[in-house]
Amino acid sequence: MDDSDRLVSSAVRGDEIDTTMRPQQLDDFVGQAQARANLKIFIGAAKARGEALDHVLFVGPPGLGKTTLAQIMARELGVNFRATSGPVIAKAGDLAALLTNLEERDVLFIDEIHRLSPAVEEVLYPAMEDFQLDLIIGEGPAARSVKIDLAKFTLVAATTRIGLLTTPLRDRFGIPVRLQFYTSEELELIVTRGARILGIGMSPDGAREIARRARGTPRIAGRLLRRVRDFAVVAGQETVDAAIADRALTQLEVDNAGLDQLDRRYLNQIALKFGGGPVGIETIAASLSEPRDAIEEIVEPYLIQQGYIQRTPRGRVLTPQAFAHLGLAVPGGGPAVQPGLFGHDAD
Ligand SMILES: Nc1ncnc2c1ncn2[C@@H]1O[C@H](COP(=O)(O)OP(=O)(O)OP(=O)(O)O)[C@@H](O)[C@H]1O
Ligand SMILES: [Mg+2]
Repeated sequence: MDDSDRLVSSAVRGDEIDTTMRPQQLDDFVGQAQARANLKIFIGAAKARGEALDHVLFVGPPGLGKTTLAQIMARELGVNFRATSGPVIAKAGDLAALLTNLEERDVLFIDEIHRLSPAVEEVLYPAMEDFQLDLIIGEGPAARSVKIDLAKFTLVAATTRIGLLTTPLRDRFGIPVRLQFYTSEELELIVTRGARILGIGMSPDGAREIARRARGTPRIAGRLLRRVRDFAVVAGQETVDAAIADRALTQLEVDNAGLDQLDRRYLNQIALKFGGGPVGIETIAASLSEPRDAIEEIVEPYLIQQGYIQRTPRGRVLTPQAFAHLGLAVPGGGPAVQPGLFGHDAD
């Protein structure tokens, strides 16, 4: 799936990597109250002791603020921020070079850490645990292992897929933080603040309408805000209100519940082709011609959180709420899912 074509996709779009809306301090960061409160304590304690903060792992769907929080942490700790990502670190030597360049207490941010190669992970373990590099110098019988001491740094990692992390890697993070979808109220604050930063006139009901349809995700809220602004400009309207927001979002095929075309295609497939499920993820992916990963990472988390689908051991099942949203009758007339019938499966 070319995620960048999707209006409510939460992947970064080249033309929209926008740092202007990014909060700079923990206190400017809206939402994630529990994560923020905990981080504040851990950061304060690490600073008071003059030690590196324990390693932090951010887990959650795209666009919820993992990168933003990592940057904020480095700033609050008063240390350097070095960023890389799993797929970029091709060889163990690449990681070794990054690690040896860190200063005491620096933050090294590794995005998409679930995509590190096993050889690179091997280098990371002793680095995280003992702040040491184990390098093999030379080849064959002359090879010997050398240990190099590293600065005591903080690894801040982010992943959309905790289930793909190996257990030894996961266990080495002292501070796991799971990010949640944002409430409409929180997104309303983000939209209002964003409008102010971008110099857009915004009525409270306009902000509410955009927030309500932003799929619980700040990055989508920011993107919708810009598109709605374009509509307001063309309509010659100085202030965005609910009416123009609604018109713009409907035109952009973001429906009344904030679901986009792909969300609706996904729900429609399960409803019409598979009788509401249960149906396996591979089958759904094949029938939508979309990669399974993208469906699991981007489409499903929000639909699950909103109660449109359930994951069961036998596959995905549509809820009555989903049928209602699609304007379809529940097959057999009864509830599509009986509460408590299915256990939850893992990530
Ligand atoms: N709490 C927040 N308040 C205001 N804006 C936010 C907040 N969280 C995120 N944003 C904005 O949303 C956008 C996406 O945030 P960020 O890049 O940190 O997400 P992410 O979780 O790292 O996503 P990905 O997993 O795709 O890398 C940024 O432009 C950021 O400014
Ligand atoms: Mg990110």
